[in-house]
Amino acid sequence: MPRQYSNGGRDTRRPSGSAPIGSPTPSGSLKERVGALKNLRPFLTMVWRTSRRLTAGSLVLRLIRAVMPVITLFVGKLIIDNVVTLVQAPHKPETIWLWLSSGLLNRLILLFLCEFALAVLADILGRVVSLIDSLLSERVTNASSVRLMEHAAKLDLEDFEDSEFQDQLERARRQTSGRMTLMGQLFGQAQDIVTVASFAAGLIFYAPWLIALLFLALVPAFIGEAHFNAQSYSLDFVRTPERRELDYVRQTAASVETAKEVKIFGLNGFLIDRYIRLATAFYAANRRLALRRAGWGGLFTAIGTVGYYLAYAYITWRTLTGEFSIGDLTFLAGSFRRLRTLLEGLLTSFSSTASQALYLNDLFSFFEVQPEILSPANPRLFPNPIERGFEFQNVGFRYPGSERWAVRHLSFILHAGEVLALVGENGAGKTTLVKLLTRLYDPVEGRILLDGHDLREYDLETLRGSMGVIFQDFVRYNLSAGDNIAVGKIEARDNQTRIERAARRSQADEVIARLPGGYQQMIGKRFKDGVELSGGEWQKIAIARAYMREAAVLILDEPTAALDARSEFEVFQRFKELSSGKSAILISHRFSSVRMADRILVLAEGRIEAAGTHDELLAQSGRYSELFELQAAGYR
Ligand SMILES: Nc1ncnc2c1ncn2[C@@H]1O[C@H](COP(=O)(O)OP(=O)(O)OP(=O)(O)O)[C@@H](O)[C@H]1O
Repeated sequence: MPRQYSNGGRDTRRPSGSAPIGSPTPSGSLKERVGALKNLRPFLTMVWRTSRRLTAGSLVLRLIRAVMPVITLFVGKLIIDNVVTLVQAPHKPETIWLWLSSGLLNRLILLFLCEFALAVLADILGRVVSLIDSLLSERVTNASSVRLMEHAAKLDLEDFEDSEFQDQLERARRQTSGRMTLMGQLFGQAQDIVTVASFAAGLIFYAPWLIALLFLALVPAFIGEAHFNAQSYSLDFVRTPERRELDYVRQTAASVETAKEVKIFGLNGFLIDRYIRLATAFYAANRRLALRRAGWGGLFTAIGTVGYYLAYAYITWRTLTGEFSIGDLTFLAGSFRRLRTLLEGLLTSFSSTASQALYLNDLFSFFEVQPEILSPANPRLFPNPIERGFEFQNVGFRYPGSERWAVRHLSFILHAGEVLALVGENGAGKTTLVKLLTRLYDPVEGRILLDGHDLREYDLETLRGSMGVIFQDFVRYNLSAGDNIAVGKIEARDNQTRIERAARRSQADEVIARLPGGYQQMIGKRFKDGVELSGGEWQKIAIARAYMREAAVLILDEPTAALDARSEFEVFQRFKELSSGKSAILISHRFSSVRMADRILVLAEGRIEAAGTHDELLAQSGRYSELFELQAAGYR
C-alpha cells in the first residue's frame, strides 16, 4: 500500500533516483507562497507555547524600541533648529562659561541629555531583545526537535524504509533549526512596521506624496526579491535527495563505522570524487542563482536610490525657498533615508517570510504524516499467559513498491510454549515473518491470530512490549554496557539485578567482566573512553536485551552469526531452557542450533516448504537434509 508523502500539496512522487539539479518543481509561485503563510500561525503558536514569558518580553521591548528612532531624529531636528537660532542671535556670549551662566544653553543641554539617554536606552533594549531572541530560538529549536522525534517514533517502519519519506524527514529536520531566523524576522517586522508608521506620520505631515514616491521606487526590488527567494526554495527542495547523498558520502568517507573498510578498500579517492562531483553541481546551481540575484538586485536598488535623491532634492529646494527650516531638512532627509532603508528591509523580509513559510511546509507536512499501524479504538489486552499461540492463516506480504511477494500462503501455528526454528536460504522470508509477527508490518493477504483473535485487535504497545526480539542488524548503541542491555526494557534501567540477570543468561556477563569499567563502561568508539567489542561480544550484549524484556515471546533473528560455534550452541541451549513456557522463534543458519527447536519450519521463496522436528525433516530428504548434509560435509 504505497502511501503519499505530503509536501505542501505538491505531488513530488517520482521514480526512485533523483531529479536533475535545478529542475523546476515546486514552482514557489505567488499562490503557493501566499498559501504557505498559513504556516505562520502554527509556527507562532509553537513559539508562544515554548515560552510565553520570553515571547511577550521580546515583543513588548521591540515595540518600545520601534518608536525610538523617530523620537531620536526629532530631538536631533530640535537640536539643529536650536543651534541655528543661537547662531543667529545678535549678542552672543564670548566664553563657554558666559554661555552657560546666561541660561541660553539650557534648552540645548536638555535636548543633548535627552538624545544621549535615548541612545543608551536603545542600545540596552537592543541587547536585551537579542538576548531574549537567542534564548527563545534555542528553546524553540529544542522543542521542535523533540516534537519531530516524538512524531517520528509514532510512524511505521514502512515510512522509514521509503526514500521519499527520508527526504521529507531530512527537510523537516533542517527546518527545526533552519527556521529560527524566521522568528527573529517576524518579530523584527512587527517592530519595523511600528517604526515605519512613526516615520511616515512625520513625513505625511510635511510632504505626503514623498511616501508614494518611496513605495513606487521600492516595488521592483520587492518583486525581484520575492522571485529569487522562491527560486532558491525550489532549488533547495528538489535537491534534497542529492543533499542527503552528499551528507551520506561525507559521513561514509569520515566516520568510525566506515574507517576500517574505507582504508582497506582504499575508497577515499572514490568517495571524495563522488563528493566533489555532487558538491560542484550544487555550487554551479547556487552560483547561477546568486549571480542573477546580484545583477537584478543591483539594478532594483539603483531605482530605489534614484527615488531617494529626487525626494532629497525636493526637500532641499523647499528649504531654500524658506518653507522648511534647516532642522526640518535634516529631519525630513533623515526620516526619508531611514524610511527607505526600513521599507526596503521590510519588503524584502516580507518576501523572505513568505518563502520561509514555504519551508515550514516541510516541517508541518511531516507532522501530518500519520502511521497506518495503530491500536484499534477498543484494543484487547495481550493474553497473560498466551493460551493457544499464534496462527498464520494464509498470510502474504509484499513490501511497498515491490511486485514480488516476500512471503505468501503462510499457514502455521506457533503454539504457546513452543520453540520454533525458521530455516531457509537468504531472502526466503524469515525476517519478514518476524516483522509481521511483531506488527512492524501488517499482512497484505490473510491474517495472523493470537489466541484466536487478529493481531490487529490487540493494543500495539503491549503487543510489542510482550515480545523480546533481537534482529540480525541489531543496534550497537554507543552507551554504557549496562545501558546497552537496559534498552531491552528501558523503564527498568535502574534495576541492576535485572540487567545482570539478563547478562548472565546471554553470557554477556563474561564480556562485561573483562571491561575496565564493568557495566558502566562506555562501549563503541564514538565517544571518549569508549571500548570497542568484537562482533560476537556485541551479539551477546544484544541478546541480553531480549532477556531484559522478560517477555512472553522471545525471538532471535540470527543475532548469533558472529558467535563462535560453542558460544552459539550454549546461547541457544540456554535460550531453549529460558524460553520454557514462552513461545519462541529462533532463526539461524547453523543446524547444530536449529535442531534444538521443538519444531522447524523450512522456508523457501516465501513459502513453507516443510515442517517437523530435526529427525523428521532429515528423514524426508528434502531441502533441509540437503542443507544439513552440505553443512555437515564442511566439518568432516
Ligand atoms: N525493507 C524491504 N523492502 C523491500 N523488500 C525487502 C525488504 N526487506 C526484505 N525484502 C525482500 O523480501 C524478501 C525476504 O527477505 P527477508 O529479509 O525476509 O529474508 P530472510 O529469509 O530473513 O533472509 P536472510 O537469511 O538473508 O536474513 C527478500 O527477497 C528481500 O529482498
